[in-house]
Amino acid sequence: APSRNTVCSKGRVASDAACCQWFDVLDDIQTNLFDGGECGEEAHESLRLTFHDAIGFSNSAVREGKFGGGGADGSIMAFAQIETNFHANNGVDEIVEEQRPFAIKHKVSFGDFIQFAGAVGVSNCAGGPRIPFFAGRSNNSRPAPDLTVPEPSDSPDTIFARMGDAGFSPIEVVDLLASHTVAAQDHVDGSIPGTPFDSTPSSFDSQFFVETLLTGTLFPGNGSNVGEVLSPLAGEFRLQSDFAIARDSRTACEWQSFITNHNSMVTKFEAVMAKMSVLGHDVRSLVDCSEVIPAPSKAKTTVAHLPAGKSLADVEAACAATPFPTIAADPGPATSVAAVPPS
Ligand code: HEM
Ligand SMILES: [Ca+2]
Ligand SMILES: [Mn+2]
Repeated sequence: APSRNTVCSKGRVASDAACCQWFDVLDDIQTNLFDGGECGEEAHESLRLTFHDAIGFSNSAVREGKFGGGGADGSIMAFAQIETNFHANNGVDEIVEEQRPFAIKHKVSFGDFIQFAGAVGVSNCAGGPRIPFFAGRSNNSRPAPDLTVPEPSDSPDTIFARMGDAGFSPIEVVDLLASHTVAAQDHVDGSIPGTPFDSTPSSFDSQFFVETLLTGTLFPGNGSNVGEVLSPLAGEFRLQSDFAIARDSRTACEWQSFITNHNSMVTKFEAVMAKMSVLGHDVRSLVDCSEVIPAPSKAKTTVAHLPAGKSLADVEAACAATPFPTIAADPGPATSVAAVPPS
């Protein structure tokens, strides 16, 4: 096919003229939404929002001729007054309202903007993925029904059933949960906002998969909340769903495999995010503008470790097929995990 390469602003080259405007959106959000290209609170919330918009989709509803949500259609922004009141969407109203003016200013659809911002945000995380980006979603949507977004208090059976109805296998759920390596909670325990799920919330590394397998010893905040279980480190938060999926016989080996294979974790996350980002769309009706997504910086290290003060005896290995890998502990006394600062 003939090349349709087009030169856009600042000499950047796009595969299709329709992609040029996304370079300008990129410049704007890196400066004005992500605080100059950080993997901080807004990047984390933007990544979370890609999921909460897209997962409003149901294959069983499609088969029955009912409306089960339009997938990655921007409905969570268009109908924020409805969807952000769903219990599982607690807290997403903030990032929805922060993002909305950018989408309006650049005259792009809410569905496109949400997936773009999530892909750009996570590209700011060291060792992160470069998620493909497709543009051209319509700005017409209908509110998703409630109960499409999994809750941390849901069992693996319930989560796998819901995710299965949206087209994802249990293995793909694990792949998607690599997102929780750059993540913190604000609302499960509202008394400790910014409490991360691993010790390296700005780094897209395997620490989340290591640390979720350590024996839980403490609650970082005001005690047990719905959807919370004991965490292994002061200042770290553990979701019940992450705990259970890490140990479930259907998913434990995929979980453990990422501890020694950063490349596989990233590659599988890119693939499953590409799939999730176009839920509800025929990808042939969209334009591939993936070249606009920045290449993330390399990880400082791709060798997973145990936090200082822990040993292999603290690991609750759960993959029957493969022994837990021998990884070293950081030297020194036990430390606590710092919160992700608000911005
Ligand atoms: C499969 C079941 C999942 C459950 C039960 C779940 C649950 C949660 C909960 C309860 C929080 C904390 C929210 C808060 O209190 O502020 C959270 C944060 C987060 N989730 Fe998930 N999640 C799931 C899957 C996903 C997926 C598929 C993605 C993205 C692709 C994702 C990305 C994130 C991110 C990035 C954050 C951190 C937000 C921040 O730091 O501000 N999660 N998740
Ligand atoms: Ca991490
Ligand atoms: Mn947050």
